[in-house]
Amino acid sequence: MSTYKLNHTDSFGKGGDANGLRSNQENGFSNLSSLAQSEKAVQEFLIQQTPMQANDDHLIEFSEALRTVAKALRGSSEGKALAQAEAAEWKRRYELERCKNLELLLKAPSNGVCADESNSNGMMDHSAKSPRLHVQENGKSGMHSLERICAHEVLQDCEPNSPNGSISPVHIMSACSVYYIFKVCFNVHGCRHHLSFPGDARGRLMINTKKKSSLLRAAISLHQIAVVNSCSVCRLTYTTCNIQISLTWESSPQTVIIFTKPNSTSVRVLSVEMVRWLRDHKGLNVYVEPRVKAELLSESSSFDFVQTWEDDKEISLLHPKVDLVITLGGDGTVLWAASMFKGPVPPIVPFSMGSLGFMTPFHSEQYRDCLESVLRGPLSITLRHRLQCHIIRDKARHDYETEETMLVLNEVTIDRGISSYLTNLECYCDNSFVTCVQGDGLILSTTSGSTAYSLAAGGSMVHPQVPGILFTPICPHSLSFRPLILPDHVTVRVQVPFNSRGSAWVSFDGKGRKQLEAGDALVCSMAPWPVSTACQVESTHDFLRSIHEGLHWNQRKIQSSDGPQ
Ligand SMILES: NC(=O)c1ccc[n+]([C@@H]2O[C@H](COP(=O)([O-])OP(=O)(O)OC[C@H]3O[C@@H](n4cnc5c(N)ncnc54)[C@H](O)[C@@H]3O)[C@@H](O)[C@H]2O)c1
Ligand SMILES: Nc1ncnc2c1ncn2[C@@H]1O[C@H](COP(=O)(O)OP(=O)(O)OP(=O)(O)O)[C@@H](O)[C@H]1O
Repeated sequence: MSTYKLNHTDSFGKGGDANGLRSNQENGFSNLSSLAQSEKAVQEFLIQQTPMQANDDHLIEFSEALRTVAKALRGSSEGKALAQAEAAEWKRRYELERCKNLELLLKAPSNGVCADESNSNGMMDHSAKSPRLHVQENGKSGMHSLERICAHEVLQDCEPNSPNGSISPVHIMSACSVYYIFKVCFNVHGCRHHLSFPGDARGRLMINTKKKSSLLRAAISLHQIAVVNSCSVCRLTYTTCNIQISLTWESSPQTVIIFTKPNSTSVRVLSVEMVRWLRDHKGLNVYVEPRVKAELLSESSSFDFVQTWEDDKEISLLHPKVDLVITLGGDGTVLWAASMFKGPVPPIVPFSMGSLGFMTPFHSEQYRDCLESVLRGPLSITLRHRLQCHIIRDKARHDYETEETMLVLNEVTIDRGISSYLTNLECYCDNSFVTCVQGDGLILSTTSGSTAYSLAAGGSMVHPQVPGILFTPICPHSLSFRPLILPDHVTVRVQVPFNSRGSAWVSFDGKGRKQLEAGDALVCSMAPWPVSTACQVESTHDFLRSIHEGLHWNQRKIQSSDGPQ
């Protein structure tokens, strides 16, 4: 064989260089053009052979082998180059998205009642104007954690009676869950100070360390706020799990919206009664859906005080005016109400008028007592995270955000729709390849949605205040595909590969199905605007009660004590 190699070096040399081909081989054929030349050289060489030479089996075998290797390596180099280009493209989009979210969060106060309170430091003067509502952290304040991307400041608790006597614990109080203004209260040199920062109510404060006020610097120097690192925008992550959050009204609530399950007589009867009571006994402005207003007016023309909106776009303008949302129905009505708010969501008081009720802890029979207590405040809430999802079409892959961003409270599902083929979905987490889903589909669920479709597909039940994204396959055709729980800061991308046999379908909280063609992708990350739902007792109690009563979780007769000791 070596003889042939030597003998035919010159022939290869004609089409480029055979030694070059060999050295390329050794170097992993990184240069695609030399590979193409080498392949061409092999072909030219074969054409030029005399019949006598062509009969030389060894030579043919050798040439074929080289050609195959060259082809394979070219294929792999091309594939790698493509994959790298694609990864770079997705990284670019991810960074764009992240910057956009960051900007949105920094602009957050301008959406809310506290817009005019901002000063040049991006902080708000607490004394200027109080939001109508603020969140108070009741529980242990010891759980702080750093956010992955740029969490550089940590609030530290100090002993109330610390040696210098001037430092009291830092409390994160605030905000109005509606507008997410976080208020930090602390004592410096014996004086109590209140500072407000824009935040995203996932527990993250936005603090611009380059524009620190002297007060903030003092707090930092007194170790009430510790600067771990310095960058232009810093966030503080305050994990809300295990901490009960409550809302306190700073001024009386004025306006409520009621969402009701359609086509239900009991709901209709209750809504008539409740609207009247809210107006006559509580003096509140009441908004209802256009359908419900028509129903009320058909009952009596005296309901003309009830307000409504013309189309769903108008409701997005209503949120700054609305203090409270009431839902009459099941979990689906809570999902419906939340879906009406594409940004901040006023706190929801959900009355149970369905068969289950994981998010609806209040009994409709006791609505008066319950609403009295809510309107008086403070009220315990469960802060439920939402996912923001957008579809990137392959056809429009160079446009950013080609379709409207969807917010889901339960989950986004990518399934095979009416197709009888397996789905083939490539999944990436922050651009790292996760897996390829071959089965009926995939559920990306919030922890609130963990008791819904994800549970039915074998996912774990997770306390709704645990921040995370559940990655749950639907009927995977593999024995080892266990569900995952990813942290809340990741961006998940699910793509239908070009070689997929069929398309896939996406649905958002079980609604609004959209088709994903080959090359299209769904990008999903935690949304900045969570949904706060009122608790009957408190978050953990309500969660455990819902899985006990709703699912009969782990119900078993207690084993009798008379048996082997
Ligand atoms: N196989 C399944 O379990 C399955 C299939 C499709 C959709 N779903 C769920 O239905 C939801 C839409 O609800 P809908 O009321 O509009 O449709 P729906 O009227 O079809 O009701 C679906 C059921 O899911 C329950 N549900 C909804 N959210 C829940 C939650 N967070 N925890 C526990 N149970 C919950 C509802 O109470 C209802 O009983 C979707 O978000 C999805 O999670 C479940
Ligand atoms: N205000 C509304 N307008 C339009 N559709 C609504 C509204 N409220 C609820 N729905 C839809 O009606 C369906 C049923 O609602 P919901 O889940 O609240 O009642 P349910 O099915 O009786 O309760 P459960 O799920 O507990 O048995 C859901 O798909 C939901 O999206």
